[in-house]
Amino acid sequence: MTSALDVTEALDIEPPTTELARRVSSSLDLSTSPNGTFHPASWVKGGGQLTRTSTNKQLKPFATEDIKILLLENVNKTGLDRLEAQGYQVTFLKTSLPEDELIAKIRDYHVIGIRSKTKLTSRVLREAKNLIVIGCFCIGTNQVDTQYAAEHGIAVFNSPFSNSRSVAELVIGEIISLARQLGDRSNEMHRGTWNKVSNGCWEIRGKTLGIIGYGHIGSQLSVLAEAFGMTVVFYDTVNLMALGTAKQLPSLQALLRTADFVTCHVPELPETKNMIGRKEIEYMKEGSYLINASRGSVIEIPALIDAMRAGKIAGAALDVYPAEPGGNGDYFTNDLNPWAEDLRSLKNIILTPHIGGSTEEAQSAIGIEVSEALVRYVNEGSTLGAVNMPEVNLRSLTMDEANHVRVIYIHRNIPGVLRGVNAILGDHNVDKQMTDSRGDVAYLMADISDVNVTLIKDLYQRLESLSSRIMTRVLY
Ligand SMILES: NC(=O)c1ccc[n+]([C@@H]2O[C@H](COP(=O)([O-])OP(=O)(O)OC[C@H]3O[C@@H](n4cnc5c(N)ncnc54)[C@H](O)[C@@H]3O)[C@@H](O)[C@H]2O)c1
Ligand SMILES: O=C(O)[C@H](O)COP(=O)(O)O
Repeated sequence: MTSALDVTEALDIEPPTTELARRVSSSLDLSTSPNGTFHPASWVKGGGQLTRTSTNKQLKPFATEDIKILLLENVNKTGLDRLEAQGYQVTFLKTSLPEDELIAKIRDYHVIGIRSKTKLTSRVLREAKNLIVIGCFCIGTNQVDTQYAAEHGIAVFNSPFSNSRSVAELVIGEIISLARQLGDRSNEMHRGTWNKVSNGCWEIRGKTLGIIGYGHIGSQLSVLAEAFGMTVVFYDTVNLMALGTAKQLPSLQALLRTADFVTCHVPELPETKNMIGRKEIEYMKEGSYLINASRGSVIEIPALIDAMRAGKIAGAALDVYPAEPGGNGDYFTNDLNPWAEDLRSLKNIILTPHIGGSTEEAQSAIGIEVSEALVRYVNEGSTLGAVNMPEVNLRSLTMDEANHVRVIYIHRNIPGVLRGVNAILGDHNVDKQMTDSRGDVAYLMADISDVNVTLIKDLYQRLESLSSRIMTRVLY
């Protein structure tokens, strides 16, 4: 049985960028690696860690303690604990980092975990020479250039629905609060004013809720709203099964003309930018309400301010903003948001600091889900649940398969690649193999048995020399 340590010693190794690289890369020609860089987690074998776990006969892959992870934005402890339990080196920060600081730091890490504030642009990712995977510990992935990441062999994972219920509950709370002007009454009491009024205050029973975007959050909200006696209509670009007695409407305009409460639950996309602007507000009913807990780009805030001043919109709740800070502290400065003072001066508007998914339940579940996806990807190469790669998975290797390697070949999706790859793999005993593509990127995973150091090196170098290669990883 060969361990990564044996591999390291058997190879004559080059200058490393990290401890792991130092131990495993000395005989590799770094010039053949993606972008001229070496991905240290990409071809380590065994790491002297071929131990049985207590519950199953899975092999522990390479030297996991050499994997470096940067966790930003106060990711939940459930995630941190799972990553540390693998032996990975985890750097944990409570805030996000500005672009220049991130660029200076990211090159040292194989894995980064973020939430909605950290912008992983192509400019940042270009510097991420060792990065193999990104974990978004949230739903949205608009903060990441997922296409650029895929084209550079970096997988991206998120948590597609662990905070959906939390957002839906927040919106229910906001609908009632706006209908009863709770924010204003509470503020008045805080200032010592008793102002008992019923004028302009309503029950929500019998009112119509218009949901824009009937995905995980929109559909969950639909069920809750009907339980309160609301009529639900929704607009979505996709034809979807309506839950309960909700009804899908054919256009956004139809929804805006019908709803007493309009709430946005669409992703940030070019098509959803300023989706609710002056024209759309014109369509809305007199005295209706507008809620946004999706992304700050979806509602044109100056148009909302004017409509509230004119009395067209009777109340609004905003959880998200065009510019949001990386950590807690002063926010509503004119520097970040030129309309901040105007917004604060309005009546019956609830302003929250992007807390839709911020509950103990959601954050704990997200921590578990995303960290487990990261572990599966780093240790076993599984892309199940990735948002920018085809989904490819093979069962875990067992202790009885200690002389196997798992080869992962991420490549450009162009004709003839499999012929070239199989010509290389075909010299070995391929136990199982799976390949799939998504857009321009394809992902191949194969388990090869009866390997030794020379074979591994040969395999790796031949795959790396193919012109279709984005990234090669050899695990176990
Ligand atoms: N405030 C928060 O803390 C918080 C928490 C979670 C999610 N979010 C945001 O909410 C968004 C929605 O979350 P989700 O889990 O329901 O997403 P989802 O992907 O399950 O649903 C989004 C829905 O919007 C629809 N859609 C896309 N473009 C559209 C368009 N132009 N017009 C109409 N419908 C369109 C899609 O077809 C889909 O059904 C996320 O993308 C995220 O940005 C915010
Ligand atoms: O995309 C999401 O899940 C929400 O916007 C929540 O983001 P957060 O984790 O940064 O609060």
